[in-house]
Amino acid sequence: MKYGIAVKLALLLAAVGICASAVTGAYSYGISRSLLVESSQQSLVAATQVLGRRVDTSLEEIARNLQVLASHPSVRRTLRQPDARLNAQLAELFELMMRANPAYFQIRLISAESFGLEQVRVDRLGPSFITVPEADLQEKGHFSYVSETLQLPSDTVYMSRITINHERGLYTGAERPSMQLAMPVHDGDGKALGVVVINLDVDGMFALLATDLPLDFRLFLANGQGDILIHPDHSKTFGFDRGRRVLLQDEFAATRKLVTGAVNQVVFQQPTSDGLLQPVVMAFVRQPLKLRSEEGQLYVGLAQPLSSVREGAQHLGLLIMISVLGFGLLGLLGTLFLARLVLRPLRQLIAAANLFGRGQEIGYLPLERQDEIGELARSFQQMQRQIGEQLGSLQASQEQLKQMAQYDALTELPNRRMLQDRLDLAIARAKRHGGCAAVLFIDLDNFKDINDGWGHDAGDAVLVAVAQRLRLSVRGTDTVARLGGDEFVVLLDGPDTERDSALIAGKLIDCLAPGIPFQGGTLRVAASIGISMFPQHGVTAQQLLMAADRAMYSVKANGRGGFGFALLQD
Ligand SMILES: Nc1nc2c(ncn2[C@@H]2O[C@H](COP(=O)(O)OP(=O)(O)OP(=O)(O)O)[C@@H](O)[C@H]2O)c(=O)[nH]1
Repeated sequence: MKYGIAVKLALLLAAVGICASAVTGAYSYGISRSLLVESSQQSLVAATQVLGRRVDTSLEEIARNLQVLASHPSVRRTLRQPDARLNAQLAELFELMMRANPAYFQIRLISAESFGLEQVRVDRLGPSFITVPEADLQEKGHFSYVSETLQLPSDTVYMSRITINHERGLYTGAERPSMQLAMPVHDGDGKALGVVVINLDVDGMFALLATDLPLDFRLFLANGQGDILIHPDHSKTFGFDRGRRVLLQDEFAATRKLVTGAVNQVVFQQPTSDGLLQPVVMAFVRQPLKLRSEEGQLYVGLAQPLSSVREGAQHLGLLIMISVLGFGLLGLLGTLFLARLVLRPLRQLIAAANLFGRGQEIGYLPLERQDEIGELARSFQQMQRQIGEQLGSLQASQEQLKQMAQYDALTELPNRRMLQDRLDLAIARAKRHGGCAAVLFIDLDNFKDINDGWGHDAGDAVLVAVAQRLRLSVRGTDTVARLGGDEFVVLLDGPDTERDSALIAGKLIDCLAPGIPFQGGTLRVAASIGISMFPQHGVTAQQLLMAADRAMYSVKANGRGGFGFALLQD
């Protein structure tokens, strides 16, 4: 029994349990994974919305800074009457403001006179700032951020489109994505004296806005027409500047309904393509701008690698797998223990059956149980009882058969076969010890007459009585046997002389003399006895019986009712 039922049952139950928990685990993993992905997508949308609002807020903050500068008394004064000292003060103010706002490329005060001549201009130059000398100041009246701003009412902000800045003479920001925000400066009569302009580093501003986002997030920006302005792949940005527009709705088909105005936000998964190094989840929102601007609105987008979105799900999957395996192992041990417990009475039954098979005491059986095991134990006990009874009757039959094989049924004396054995034994003993043995062959005289005269029952009664008398007349160590019919043999164990045998023969003849009572009458019987002795009349059972038989016939021939010895020549 290599693997018992307990192990097989435990393995089966554990396999079923593990399969069930694996299916449950896989199902819950699938659901949790899609929930996690969905929740990550919602979070990404929320982060994109926050970023969009930050853009708008940042632009409003720039507008407030412009308002501060445009309403500064020195600005109005120096525009009316250019003053080098005031210009220097304003340059300091511009520099201070640029220090506080790292995304400002430059701040300028431009006069409405002299074709929009720059009056004060501070440029960022690496980590420091430069106040552009008077000789390098330029006329900017032909730029729309000057001409259009001069037309605006007080405290109104002009916001240019986001473009690549091709202006000449810039210390920083040349050929970089930028936009200009400007505000007119009016005198007391409402006449426009000039404009204050902030040149904004668009990439820098978005980099600042996105500083607290995770490192693997990627930022996207498109203008109101969908032209891509910020993209990890720079070849896709400002396509219109190179004469070939690259539109958001063409790059990411899912954003079409956003650009057409059907929805305000979209979230979708994007496979590796279009400058993206790995599959991502992308969210785009439409961000209307509060400031009056040529753009009107912007499209802000964020991309998060799908792998980081799924990271949580993978962790969850690993946890589920470990749980399934761990609990499966525990389940296996538990079921193994339970199976052994359940099968213990079965093993007791097996042990009992083995003991029974070896003929030993079977010991305890779980007879008191009310379940199938108890039923089996009771059946086993009943079977054991029946087998015991059958064995008993078999033994009795065997005994009976043995009796029939060795004894005469009528007189219960040993039969011819048993006599043969006893005679062989007596001869062997006599040979070994140098002793003697005598065979007395007895045949009743005229027995036929009793049968004929009194009936067969009377004959039987005579045979039984003769047997009894013969037995009582010899020693317990001697054998009295019936050969059949009215023939008996008495085997005398170790008479020393023929005289002893003759004495016993006479005793036997005498014991038959008294009448045998039968049905109110008396039956009389006599016998003739032939005697042979070992070793003088024969050395085998056959020889001794034949010699005694012949001696008995001699007696019969000589008138019956006596005994005679076998002849030595025999
Ligand atoms: N009742 C009875 N009779 C038996 C049994 N066996 C044999 N007999 C009878 O015993 C008689 C034996 O007769 P025999 O030995 O031939 O002759 P006998 O009448 O004894 O005469 P002798 O031997 O010459 O003295 C026969 O009639 C048998 O039928 C038995 O078991 N019961």
